[in-house]
Amino acid sequence: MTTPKSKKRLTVTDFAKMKSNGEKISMLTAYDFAMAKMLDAAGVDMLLVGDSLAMVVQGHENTIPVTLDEMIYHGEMVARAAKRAFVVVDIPFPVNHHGIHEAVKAAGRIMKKTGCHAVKLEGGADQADVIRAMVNAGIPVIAHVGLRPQAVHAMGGYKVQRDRDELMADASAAQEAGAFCVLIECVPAEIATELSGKLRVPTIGIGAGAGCDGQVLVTNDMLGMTTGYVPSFVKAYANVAEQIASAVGQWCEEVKENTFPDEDHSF
Ligand SMILES: Nc1nc(=O)c2c([nH]1)NC[C@@H]1CN(c3ccc(C(=O)N[C@@H](CCC(=O)O)C(=O)O)cc3)CN21
Ligand SMILES: CC(C)C(=O)C(=O)O
Ligand SMILES: [Mg+2]
Repeated sequence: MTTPKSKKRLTVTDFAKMKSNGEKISMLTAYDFAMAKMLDAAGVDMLLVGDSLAMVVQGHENTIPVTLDEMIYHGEMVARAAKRAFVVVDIPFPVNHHGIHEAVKAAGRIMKKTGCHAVKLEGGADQADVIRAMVNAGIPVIAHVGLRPQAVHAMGGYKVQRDRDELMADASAAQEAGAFCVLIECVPAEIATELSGKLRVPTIGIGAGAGCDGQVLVTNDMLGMTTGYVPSFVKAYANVAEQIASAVGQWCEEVKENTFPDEDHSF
């Protein structure tokens, strides 16, 4: 168990230092105040208000339906809870493709309304101009390369991405455009390790092996509380769904038997 060394807010500078010191970065998704409070207190370095909330929270089939206003609504709750963690909000489909002007406007609205510390967008070389414009506006950006869930229909499903040259081109273009961090999704460990070695900025992997500078998972997956399909790269550190079923089952029984509430829980 590691506990946070300091309660001070982490910044982009800390993540650069962590890369040069070889200290791995921990990132988990958070979608609401209560969970964000617990993750922050447990010492998670970065909280991601991921557009995966479309699937995990809203029950959609993929991440395409979630809107900018909904991302802002969840971002507000998470940023309000985080004291130490650096908070990142995903730009939802297809807002970063609305042209540079609209994309920067949307990122600015996210920063202004939520109080988060950075935005993340899916894309690499194709998004270099958008990343550069956001960075020029003082908005820290994480570029998300490899498997891009917002392009699920174009990619023919959630598949491991193995085009080494394309991955390298995307990651370096994002870095040169000013991204302070590159997230790598569903890439063979060997390629992700090579990318992490070549980039100056830290990489954060999901389904990308142990050679990245940090790791991210969907919190509901690693806690064992995702009701649908869970990707094979996820390790379950708890079985919260089972604990909820058992606790709620017991409560229902006690209500039916009229043994809850007892005297201790009545006025
Ligand atoms: N609950 C949840 N967890 C996630 O990690 C996640 C989401 N939702 N929603 C948005 C994206 C979609 N993600 C996914 C979804 C499925 C696979 C998947 O099925 N991968 C296969 C590999 C397929 C292949 O061999 O090419 C696997 O076996 O895990 C991967 C990433 C990651 N993200
Ligand atoms: C899976 C992570 C990287 C993400 O982008 C999300 O949660 O939306
Ligand atoms: Mg996302």
